[in-house]
Amino acid sequence: MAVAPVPQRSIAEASLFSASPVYRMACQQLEAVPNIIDVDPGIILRLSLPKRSMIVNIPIRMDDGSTQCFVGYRVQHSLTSGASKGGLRYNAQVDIGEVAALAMWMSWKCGIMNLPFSGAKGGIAVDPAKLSRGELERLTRRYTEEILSIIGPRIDVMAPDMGTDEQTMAWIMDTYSMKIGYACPEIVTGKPVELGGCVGRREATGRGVTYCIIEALDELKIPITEATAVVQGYGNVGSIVAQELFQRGVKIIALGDRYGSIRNEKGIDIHTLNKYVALPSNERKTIVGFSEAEPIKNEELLTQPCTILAPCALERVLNAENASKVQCKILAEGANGPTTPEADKILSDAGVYIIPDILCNAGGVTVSYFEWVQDLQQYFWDEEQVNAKLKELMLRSFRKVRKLATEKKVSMRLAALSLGVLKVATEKQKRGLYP
Ligand SMILES: NC(=O)C1=CN([C@@H]2O[C@H](COP(=O)(O)OP(=O)(O)OC[C@H]3O[C@@H](n4cnc5c(N)ncnc54)[C@H](O)[C@@H]3O)[C@@H](O)[C@H]2O)C=CC1
Ligand SMILES: O=C(O)CCC(=O)C(=O)O
Repeated sequence: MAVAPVPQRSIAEASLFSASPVYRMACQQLEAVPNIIDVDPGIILRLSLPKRSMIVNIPIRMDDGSTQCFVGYRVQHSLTSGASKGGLRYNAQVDIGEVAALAMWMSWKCGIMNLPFSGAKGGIAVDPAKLSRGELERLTRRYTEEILSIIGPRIDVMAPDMGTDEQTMAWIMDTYSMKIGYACPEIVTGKPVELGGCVGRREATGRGVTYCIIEALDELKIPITEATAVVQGYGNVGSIVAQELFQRGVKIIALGDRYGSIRNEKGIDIHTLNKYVALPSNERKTIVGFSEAEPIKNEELLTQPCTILAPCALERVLNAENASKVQCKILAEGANGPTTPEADKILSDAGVYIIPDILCNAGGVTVSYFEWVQDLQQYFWDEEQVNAKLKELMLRSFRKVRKLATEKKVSMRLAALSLGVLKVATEKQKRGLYP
């Protein structure tokens, strides 16, 4: 009896990652790169899937005495360029495909910035706002123990991402240090300064985004004090972008977080807003309820007319449904993957100046690199040195990407991806391909 032929599928399609639209989006971006640079198709095939991935079950005792299990992930896209590097995300929706996409983007980001790291990312499917501090500590420590065999200061170094912070990194550092028997600050970055953290790391991603925005404004000949901005997300990245732009005279006209969005066409005073967010009575630390702005619907936020739109929260918030309604001149991607390929095309065709995520938000991992170097050397820099070096590296990479985009007549996204992939591919090639 004749057997029906098995349809040919790419490795990416066949993998468990491909259920995630975020992962498919990362693969779609990678597929466009060979149009711009000459790269061995075998390397592209290899890079379309991570080197290794770990899924762990994390049982913890809850405050009420019950046991709950959470699913955790750590994906190392590559180890070619050095230890793998990338954040740890706590979010109820996180899955293996999303983490794999974020790990792949970390590889390109480290490549563009010329850092001696490969890409990785981690996640736990949990809403951190629903856990007590004690439960979060137990979750973090148990996760660290479960992935112990694949992390290390020369193997894989975590950092904060959505839903995690300096305290999370401190618990990881402590758990790892107890296991090996001595203090090992270089196992994570983005930890408290008192434990070997780097001054300016908390602000680094938002500052890097701001440097990119200023370059774009310069090129478009828009005076900074005539610019308006809308920022989605008011966490580590979004709040600093808003603050840095506000301090330079940009009018912040609308903001949003997971609880809602606010607008004031005359401009929101970020210093006053930050005092409101920090109030002990504002338990969710939300911008919602700020009396000097009016509430607007979340779906209205991204379509406000403005000079600068900075999505600094989730992936795929700009998509085929809303992209044609977006009314900004500059799109500064503080978040990872906020724009779907369909939206990217619509916005590019409309002439929006798009600063792609893997360049725009690379300030965080850059200062993480500074932190790792300082921890290894046990020699610490001051904030002025950190900020000056961050600015120098961000501007150098921005201009390199811009130059390639102009030369090849392609988008900054494709230019940035090409530079990132080229760095990894060249290293793979020089080390020698598979025996
Ligand atoms: N923390 C870092 O150093 C870096 C973060 N990123 C990326 O930036 C983005 C934000 O990360 P962080 O600021 O660190 O996270 P965070 O946890 O500090 O803040 C996230 C913010 O997004 C808001 N948010 C969540 N769901 C939302 C929704 N449905 N609509 C509107 N707002 C929503 C939250 O309320 C919060 O204000 C993520 O894409 C992350 O991967 C990128 C590079 C570095
Ligand atoms: O600081 C780091 O190591 C990684 C930051 C991160 O997760 C990111 O850039 O998406």
